[in-house]
Amino acid sequence: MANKTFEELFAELQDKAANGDPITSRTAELAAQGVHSIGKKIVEEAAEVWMAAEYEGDERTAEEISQLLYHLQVLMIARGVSLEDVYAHL
Ligand SMILES: N=c1c2ncn([C@@H]3O[C@H](COP(=O)(O)OP(=O)(O)OP(=O)(O)O)[C@@H](O)[C@H]3O)c2ncn1[C@@H]1O[C@H](COP(=O)(O)O)[C@@H](O)[C@H]1O
Repeated sequence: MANKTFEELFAELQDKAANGDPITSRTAELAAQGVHSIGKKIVEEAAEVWMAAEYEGDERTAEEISQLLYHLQVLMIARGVSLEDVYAHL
């Protein structure tokens, strides 16, 4: 059972990036740091997805994928890329 959909998370993160407190919101903190820092987190999370998929179980793989998707959404918001912009290429 999903806690929230991809679209619901994106809407929540847009609000956090715009209005959240960097002290209490990881999203607001990352948004304040900018694309360079978020990009490095994406590379780190992508590597963790790969390692989990190759050497760990399904649960760990799914968890790492969720973290990668989260950071991709934060990067999209930092760059002003919408869900529709991405869906247009799927
Ligand atoms: N889904 C996520 C989510 N996934 C991953 N993360 C962040 O990504 C980190 C995982 O990366 P790492 O494994 O590298 O953990 P870490 O070592 O603690 O991270 P670093 O200090 O190295 O950056 C977590 O500790 C979180 O900080 C997330 N942070 C927030 N959310 C959701 O985003 C929404 C807004 O959250 P806030 O902005 O924090 O209010 C809420 O619904 C949250 O559940």
